[in-house]
Formats: sequence, structure tokens, C-alpha cells
Amino acid sequence: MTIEPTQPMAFRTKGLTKVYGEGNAAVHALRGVDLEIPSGEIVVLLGASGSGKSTLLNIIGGLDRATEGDVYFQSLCLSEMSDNKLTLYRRDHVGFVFQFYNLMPSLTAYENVELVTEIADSPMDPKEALDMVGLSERANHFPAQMSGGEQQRVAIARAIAKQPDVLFCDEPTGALDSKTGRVVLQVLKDVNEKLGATVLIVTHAASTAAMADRVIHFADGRIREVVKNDKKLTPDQIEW
Ligand SMILES: Nc1ncnc2c1ncn2[C@@H]1O[C@H](COP(=O)(O)OP(=O)(O)OP(=O)(O)O)[C@@H](O)[C@H]1O
Repeated sequence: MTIEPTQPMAFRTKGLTKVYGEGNAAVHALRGVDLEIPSGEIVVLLGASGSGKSTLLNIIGGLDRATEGDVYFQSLCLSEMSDNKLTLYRRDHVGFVFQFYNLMPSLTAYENVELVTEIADSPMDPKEALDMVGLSERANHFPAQMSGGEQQRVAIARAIAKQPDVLFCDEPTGALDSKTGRVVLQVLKDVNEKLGATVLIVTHAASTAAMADRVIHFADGRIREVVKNDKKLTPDQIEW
């Protein structure tokens, strides 16, 4: 993998291993992952189902812990942090976007975003976050009144409202058709460019790799290959 010597790192992992369960029932989800993710890039993680992508995302996102090995966010060693510190790491630095939006059905788009801005250190105004995803006019709508793509954009607004350093997206277009999926990918690209956030996208959709700075191919709990894209496509140029 080519990394410029001056490029600051968002993440570094060393010998990351994750085993779920024990004995005969043990599942080796990660088998020694050494990885470097430069700050400010869009990185796409590709791999077959069960290859360990979500496990890696959950560990570097501070939602889960490795069985062995180290993971650094900038100069912070996540693997040595107490649970409280890990919670603060997630609160202050990280935004998550999942396949199934996870919005509160009884709250409007604005209120769903506001939930996060109330506890963040230096949040955006919820209106500004909704504006960034092109949904200012839908601020007072409830999730059930919005399409899947719109709900996903509210979920992205919620994730970016705290101005995270990193945005983790697990199958963000998995439930969307190609047209809506492209709109969501364009929003992620805007977030990367306008907020400078590092964006990590886990997906089955190999075509998404064309918009990434760096593509990590995963197989059987290991990195098989890392490819740097010299030329990136825009989301509307991506073949679906
Ligand atoms: N909580 C868990 N308990 C036991 N095994 C688990 C758990 N979570 C994941 N696994 C197993 O770990 C392996 C890696 O799973 P993971 O979800 O990380 O893969 P993935 O590449 O993200 O797959 P997908 O693309 O289907 O989401 C799989 O064999 C999975 O069954």
C-alpha cells in the first residue's frame, strides 16, 4: 500500500484478531489485520459475506473490542482504553450510519438530529446538518413520511451533526435502489469534502469502490489487497 510519509493517519491496527465464542464453536472473524487508514480519505472495505468487514468496523469504531492486537485512532490506543474512555471516543470523534437507518419513529427529522446535537461538544445546528444532506424542507417530517433514501440522509445528518472526525458506514446503500443509492453516496462524498471527515464504507457493492481514495479487499478475516485509486469516479458515474 502506498502512503505518503507526511500523510497523518486516522487509524492504525497491528495484529488485530477477533475470535467469537470458544472451543469448537470459536469463529475467527479477524486473523491478524495490519492496516493504515490516512485521515481525510474515503475508504471502501469490500469482501464476501462473513469475511470480517463489520467486525473490523465495529472494533475501530469503538463498539467492540479485539481479542488480540492494537488499534490506534490518531495517537489514542483504543485497545487500552477503559469502557468510559471508549464511550467518550465514540461520542466525540465517530459517527455511524447503518443499512437500516435506525431513526426514532416518533421523532421528526429535525428531532432525530437534535438528539445527538444535545450531547455533543461542538455540534452543528440540526438545520445545518439537514441542509448538508439536502433535506431542510423535510425537517418536520416523521420517518414514516419519508422514502428510504431520505431516511438514510436523515441518518447521515444525525451522524455528521456532531462534526465527527470519522464517519463509519455499514452497507449505507444496501436497502436502496441505484438512483437513491447514488444520492446517498454523493452526500457521503460531500461530507468528506466539506467537513474533512474520513469516511469508511463497508459494502458488498463492488462498484462503490470506484469513488474511494483507497479500497481494502477483505477475505477470510484478512486483508487480501489494498488498492489506491489514482482516478476516482463521482457517484453519478458509478455503474450500479
Ligand atoms: N456476535 C457474533 N458472535 C459470533 N460470531 C459472529 C458474531 N459477529 C460476527 N460473527 C461471525 O464472524 C464472522 C465475520 O462476520 P462479519 O459480520 O464481520 O462479516 P462481514 O464481512 O461484515 O459480513 P456481511 O457482509 O455478511 O455483513 C462471520 O463468520 C460471522 O458469522
